[in-house]
Amino acid sequence: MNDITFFQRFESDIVAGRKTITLRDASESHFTPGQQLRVGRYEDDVYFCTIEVISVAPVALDQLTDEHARQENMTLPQLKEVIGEIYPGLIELYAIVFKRVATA
Ligand SMILES: CC(=O)Nc1cc[nH]c(=O)n1
Repeated sequence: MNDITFFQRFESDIVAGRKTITLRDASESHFTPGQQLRVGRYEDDVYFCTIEVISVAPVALDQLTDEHARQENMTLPQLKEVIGEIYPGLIELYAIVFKRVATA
């Protein structure tokens, strides 16, 4: 059983350590620093790595910075477009910073 899922298109960046943050809605804001999460692909729930949560903090869409984008391995305009597609109309997000600790 996985604890969190990511779209398959993010898998290679997460495994390579290029993506070290995820922006989620309130339903996934309950993770706590130090927690280790089994990560699966959203499309088929296949496990592909384990991450450790470093921090969880609220962030508004208009507070996103180039640093958030760098941690997502995107530009800031790309990041805002992606978040708008995943969470249309959502303003209040949660930034979950993580490190990969194991791969499948
Ligand atoms: C499945 C899913 O919601 N995936 C997300 C959502 C936001 N950010 C992200 O990296 N992955």
